[in-house]
Amino acid sequence: MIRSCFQAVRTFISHFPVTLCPDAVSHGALIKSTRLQCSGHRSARGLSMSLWPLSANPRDFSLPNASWSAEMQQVYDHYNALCEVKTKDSEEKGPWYKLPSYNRSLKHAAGGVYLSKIIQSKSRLFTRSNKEYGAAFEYVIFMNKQEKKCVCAFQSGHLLEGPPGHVHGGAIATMMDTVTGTLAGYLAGPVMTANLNINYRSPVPLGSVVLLHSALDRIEGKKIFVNGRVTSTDESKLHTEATALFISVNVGHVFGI
Ligand SMILES: CCCCCCCC(=O)SCCNC(=O)CCNC(=O)[C@H](O)C(C)(C)COP(=O)(O)OP(=O)(O)OC[C@H]1O[C@@H](n2cnc3c(N)ncnc32)[C@H](O)[C@@H]1OP(=O)(O)O
Repeated sequence: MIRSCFQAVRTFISHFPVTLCPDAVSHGALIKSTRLQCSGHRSARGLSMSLWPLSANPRDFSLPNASWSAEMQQVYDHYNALCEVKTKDSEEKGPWYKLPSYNRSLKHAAGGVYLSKIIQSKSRLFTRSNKEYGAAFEYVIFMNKQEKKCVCAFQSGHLLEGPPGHVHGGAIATMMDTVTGTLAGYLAGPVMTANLNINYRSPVPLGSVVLLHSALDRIEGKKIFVNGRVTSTDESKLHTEATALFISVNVGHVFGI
């Protein structure tokens, strides 16, 4: 029991924190690539590199690729510039931090009790489960810890169609859950979504680039209240509004142990 708990925690720390608690990322290559991308290099919070059990070079899905439109690249460049270290005399860092994004989450989740080992080994983070560039969820999240908010540039791929020529509402909800949940997890550690309330105001054209904005409303004990909005990149058009409640959980709850 103790050993399986340890294994579960180790796997959780190694994979989930990338989105839920990026401060905890300790992988050397990740830190290195993060430094290259953005000045917001985070401390390892006491975790050692040996905790990383998988590939030495996991793919960061949130880096620019050939499928990105000029608009997507522009938004990325804008926020990435706000991350850069202003190196003159001081090592002043920008307020924004680009989160890396990987496609593995948990290998030893409670669902594994019911699922075959093949399914366990093939499990992937939903939003990063399609490796084809540009086919589904292309996105990058920038976090502003000082202001307790984040922004996500999201380019929808052809697999996300709902109404003809527009993005499926479930795909928008998925992104909303991801972005608001990432913020809640970044600020409060491991969390799960208890409630996600969405108002769809105007359809999102398939293939377009939109921004998802999320900000902390308040924290009450275990409860983290977060809001979210989807807008056009110039923020002139509102597509979606949301509120979300996340509950802080201990690692054992996530694993069902
Ligand atoms: C990759 C990065 C993306 C991250 C985002 C993606 C996250 C997800 O999608 S998670 C998957 C979807 N969510 C789930 O499966 C969660 C299923 N639900 C659960 O596991 C539990 O109900 C859980 C963890 C939410 C809460 O359980 P538990 O810790 O026992 O909380 P509990 O003690 O009952 O309630 C705590 C407080 O929250 C409140 N609360 C709990 N659920 C709700 C709810 N749905 N609505 C309103 N309030 C709620 C309770 O009333 C209580 O309030 P108070 O302290 O004032 O009395």
